[in-house]
Amino acid sequence: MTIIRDVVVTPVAFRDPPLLNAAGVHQPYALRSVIQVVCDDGVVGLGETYGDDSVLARLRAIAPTLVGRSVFDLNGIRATVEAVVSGVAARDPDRLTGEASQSRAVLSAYAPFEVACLDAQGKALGVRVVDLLGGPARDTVPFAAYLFYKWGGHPGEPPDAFGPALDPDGVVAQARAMVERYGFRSIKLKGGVFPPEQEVTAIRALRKAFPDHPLRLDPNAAWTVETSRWVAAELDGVLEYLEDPTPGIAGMADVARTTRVPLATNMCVVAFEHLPEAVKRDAIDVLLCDHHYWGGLRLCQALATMCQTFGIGLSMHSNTHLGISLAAMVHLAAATPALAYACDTHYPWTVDDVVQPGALRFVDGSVPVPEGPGLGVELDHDALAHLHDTYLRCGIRRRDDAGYMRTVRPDFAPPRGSW
Ligand SMILES: O=C([O-])C(=O)C[C@H](O)[C@@H](O)C(=O)[O-]
Repeated sequence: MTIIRDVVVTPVAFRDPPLLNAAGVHQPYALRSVIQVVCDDGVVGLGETYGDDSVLARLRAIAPTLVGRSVFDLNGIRATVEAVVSGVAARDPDRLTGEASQSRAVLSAYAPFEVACLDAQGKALGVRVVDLLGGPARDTVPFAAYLFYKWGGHPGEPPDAFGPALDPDGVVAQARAMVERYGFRSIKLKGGVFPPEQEVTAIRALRKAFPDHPLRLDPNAAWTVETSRWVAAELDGVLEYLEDPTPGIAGMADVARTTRVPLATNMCVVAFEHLPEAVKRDAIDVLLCDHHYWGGLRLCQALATMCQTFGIGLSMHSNTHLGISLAAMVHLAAATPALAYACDTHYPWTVDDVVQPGALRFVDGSVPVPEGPGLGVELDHDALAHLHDTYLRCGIRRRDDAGYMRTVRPDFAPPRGSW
């Protein structure tokens, strides 16, 4: 019954452009871990998650304990992950740094193994992951153009395809290039980088250039409640939603009380235990799920049901990622009717990949569900070896405490909350 014979965890590093956020600038390389669940019938399931040292240590501790289990035994696999993560925590509590609770550590450790097992299940049965998740509610998944203020290229490296974007004109030019190339029908700007007045001007410029595209602004909680209220008032009727203008559920609730602009989050509600307070305070209108830390594809579907129950809209968050994660995101969104907002993805910024080309493509800003069994993507073993070699050579091993890959440049590191 598709029994796991080996679990291979491979850390990779791949090129990442100098995207700016409230914490600084992306480093030249992003890290991910690629998981291969190798089964006795020749099936290999693929998963992908974060690649910094603490995550990697956890994945490597879990991998051998899954040998001998069926890929269909997801509850057993989850229990095994929980036992291992608890053991790791007991021996070395620092390994759980950054996780608010052990259960969140378990959920994020379990997620890539769940994806790999669902991929293996699908390959063994000859069906797609979307079919294992309840069947397609949509055949193609809309994504938003994810705009960033950015330098032209990392120092010493050639400029990337999208050039610099350091002012409203640059942002509009980037949006035009993205929309032209991929056909996106929604646009999100990562803010919190420049003074809010300038970011409001950028959104107005986007509105002028793209009168029909829903627009989102996300400063990663860089603003005070007062500033958030000011931005919301300025952009009332312009934004589809304002994402994480200010930190915390209480702060978001304060902003929500005075604006009609829908507020979204992937920062103040990041675990099931955060939902009751957010609902009680009426703090958010939209939640961005992310299977990497909400505990996999099936728990994101459970989350979707909860959001529906409480009248919260569902969108999808992303960090810099590769094609295995994009495929998982597409299957999840396709199988989840409540996930009605265009999803985030960093994929257009990604120039390297570990999956063979062809299965994942943008058509009019959407990604059709891959047709092959499982996730519908196949590993490119040469690319995996190359990006693993890059990992060994690039010297980057961890994200900072806020979860960002960054090199702080003082002039691009505004004091958080001072606006
Ligand atoms: O709020 C978000 O959408 C994110 O945190 C996504 C990424 O981490 C984004 O901020 C980035 O890549 O700089």
